[in-house]
Amino acid sequence: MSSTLDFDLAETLSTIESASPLVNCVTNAVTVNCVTNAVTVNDVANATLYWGGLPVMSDDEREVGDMVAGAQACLLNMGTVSEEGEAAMVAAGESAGENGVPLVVDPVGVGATPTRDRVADRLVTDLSVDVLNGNYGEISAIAGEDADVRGVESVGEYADIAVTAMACARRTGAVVVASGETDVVATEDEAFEVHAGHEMMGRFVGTGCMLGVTLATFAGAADDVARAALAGTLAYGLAGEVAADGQFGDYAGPASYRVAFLDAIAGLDGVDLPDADSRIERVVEA
Ligand SMILES: Nc1ncnc2c1ncn2[C@@H]1O[C@H](COP(=O)(O)OP(=O)(O)O)[C@@H](O)[C@H]1O
Ligand SMILES: Cc1ncsc1CCOP(=O)(O)O
Ligand SMILES: [Mg+2]
Repeated sequence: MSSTLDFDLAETLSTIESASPLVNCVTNAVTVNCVTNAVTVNDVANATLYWGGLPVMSDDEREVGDMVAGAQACLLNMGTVSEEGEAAMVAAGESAGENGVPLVVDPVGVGATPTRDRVADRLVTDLSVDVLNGNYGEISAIAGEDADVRGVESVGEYADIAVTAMACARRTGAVVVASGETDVVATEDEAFEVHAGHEMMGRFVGTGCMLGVTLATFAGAADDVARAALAGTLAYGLAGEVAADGQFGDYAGPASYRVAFLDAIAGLDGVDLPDADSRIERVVEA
């Protein structure tokens, strides 16, 4: 039986380039256009493009179901969720379920307000979610455990996050990616720590949102969602590392690091990553 760990990262990156999956994103207004950047680039859309996917940011209830039906993956990001946004996310998620399109949900800020708790609960209950990605606080909130989420940031300690992520996977039926200093990828049966990333990735807004679209892009070019989630989480962290190492240009702070990070995503398939396979550790097995 093939294991979740059976993937070759270089081959995965090349598959995405050739598959060029169309990824529909119903996402928030904060990271869609990064106002801190002179060229007002779209972080979420560009992360998709730089991995080799094709982004489309359709979020109108009149068309989103049709757009998702023709896509290879769909991301729902509830960062600035409005009533219209909630209706659009449900329409997009229902279309994904009806058309067998991998669905990734980023429950941004769940645990911070009753509204976000309700919307997140509706998405994971009413939709068939393939991958759920959130920070430690958000995943703990969905698992029904103590969570401290200030705005959209996870605060506090989560010593058992791997066990919590597995509980969240059992509750939702999704592969769960709990992001933080060490990312955890969990299914109902096992949990892995992905030892990759850099603290600079936590110093600008949008890295969780960009992780979500990374997972959607990888899932859109794969036939195994759990393996795609592991590969995407690993690739994302490695891109953060090689950007921090200066391999994609010097940087003076988080704003210029963000540009180097985007360049690292675009160029990761050309970087030698000799120890990539050793970065994933199975930490819990049911
Ligand atoms: N201190 C850190 N060290 C290494 N990687 C980090 C750190 N902080 C964030 N990251 C990475 O940045 C991405 C976003 O994580 P996180 O900040 O938890 O999400 P969010 O922005 O949704 O709160 C994840 O891939 C995570 O691994
Ligand atoms: C600050 C903020 N507020 C609503 S959505 C958002 C962006 C969250 O981005 P990330 O989850 O990647 O930090
Ligand atoms: Mg986030």
